[in-house]
Amino acid sequence: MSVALISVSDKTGLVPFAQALTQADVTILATGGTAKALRAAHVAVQELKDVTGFPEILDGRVKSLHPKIHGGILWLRDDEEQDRQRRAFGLPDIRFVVVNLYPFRETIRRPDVSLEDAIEQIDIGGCAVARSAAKNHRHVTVVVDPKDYEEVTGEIVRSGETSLKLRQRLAVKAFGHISAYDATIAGYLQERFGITELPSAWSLPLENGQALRYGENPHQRGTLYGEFWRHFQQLHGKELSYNNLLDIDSGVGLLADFTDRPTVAILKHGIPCGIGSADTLREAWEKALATDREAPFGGVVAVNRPLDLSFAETLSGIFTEVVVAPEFDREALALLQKKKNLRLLSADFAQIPRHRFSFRSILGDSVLAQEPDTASISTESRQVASRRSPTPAEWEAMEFGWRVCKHVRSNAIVFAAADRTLGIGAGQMSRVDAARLAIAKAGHAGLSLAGSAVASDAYFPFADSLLHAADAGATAVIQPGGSIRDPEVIAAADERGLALVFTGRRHFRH
Ligand SMILES: NC(=O)c1ncn([C@@H]2O[C@H](COP(=O)(O)O)[C@@H](O)[C@H]2O)c1NC=O
Repeated sequence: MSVALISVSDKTGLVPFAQALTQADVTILATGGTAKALRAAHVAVQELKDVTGFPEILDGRVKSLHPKIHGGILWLRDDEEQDRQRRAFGLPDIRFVVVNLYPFRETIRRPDVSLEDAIEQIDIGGCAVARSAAKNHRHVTVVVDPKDYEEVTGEIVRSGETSLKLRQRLAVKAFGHISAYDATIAGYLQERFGITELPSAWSLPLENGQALRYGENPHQRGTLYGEFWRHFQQLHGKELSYNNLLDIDSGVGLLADFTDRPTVAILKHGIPCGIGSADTLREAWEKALATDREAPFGGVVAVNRPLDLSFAETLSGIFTEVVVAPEFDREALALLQKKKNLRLLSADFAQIPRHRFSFRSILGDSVLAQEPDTASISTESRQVASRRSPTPAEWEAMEFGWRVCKHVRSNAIVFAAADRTLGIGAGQMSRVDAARLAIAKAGHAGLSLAGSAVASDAYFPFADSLLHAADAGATAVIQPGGSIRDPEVIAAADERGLALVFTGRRHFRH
């Protein structure tokens, strides 16, 4: 008689699934809590201890970890010698293993969780039986997700058994699920133990895969994994695209460096088109938009304060794909929800984790990991390298530009005033071209660079970019410094009467 081993923490859908198995003449074998739930629903069930002769011990740390259980799953049904051993040791014929693991992730999300509580929620036996079943998928069906119950019972009802194809798919799913589970544990313990170095081997808990309409382009498939929807709530609009998600990430990352005043960032292709800060979002928007009135078409707008009606009215005039805000006033939401093609998202920005590692895949089979660039102006040194010290107004403009510069694709040059960007030159292969581009864009937008500050994400290798900036009207320059030609650059700044500040830290962004 074939047997189903059921051991589930999440008991969703358990009873009808077990009933369907029973109707198909499958005997149910379960661990304590699962057996209790089934008995309560009048489903016939045997406990593991009735088969193994060994009780659950150590407060459930050992329940299913028994050779009779693993032997009953793992024996090869078409191997005579293994069949002989099965009979000799009285192994059951476990054809189905239905498990879902201790809720480790949910446990560690509790703000007050102790290390001991978290450790008790590390599942051992459930992973082990799922692994055994997944390994022996030629003969055994493993189910780790209640969403698969229906498909399994459907096949059993139709043909009396599951197909090899389904068993293969479920085995792959089980191994992926267990490794994501283990990755969550490793990540949690790493953080809890304060281990900051990057491990030599690890895996990432990439779960909750949500298929996107497509990837970067319509001919590429794309999926979003992870915790995005724990942080964001979509209040309106179509499904987010792959590119929307990248822009949202850039926008929220940028605003993490602009918490002090109401600030608006407009982004396209992950690069800010304009940023403004003011007493109100509406004024901040005007400043951001003034930097570039063409690029924001179809862009992403991120704001760091509750979005009000006055701002919503201004925004209505421009085609925007996504607006992200900590929250939306009722009237603002009602107005913006009239736009069919606009997506509205809210998020508690402060709760979005930005301190863990960041990853980029390369070559299709390799991944680069690094600590995110969390350095900010507040933690960096600022050394005046020129003869002239910056005025207070120049300091403000430099600091604004420098904060933006970190979020602009390299090579990045940003002209700024104290509360706004004036010209952004992004993603150029030469720094001097980035400077020329920023100047040209400011000119195109009709903005004067007289008295502006210019920020450069890495040092000026030559004096040329600085001279272009001076010619355009900039009076203050902020950059990391550190070039062998720094003396030349400093001399040029002094000759033009510029204030030049070195931060000692570069902010490349590729
Ligand atoms: N220790 C074991 O041998 C063991 N075997 C199964 N479990 C887990 O126990 C849970 C079910 O327990 P219960 O049926 O008592 O509610 C499942 O999440 C299952 O993954 C175990 N618990 C933890 O490892």
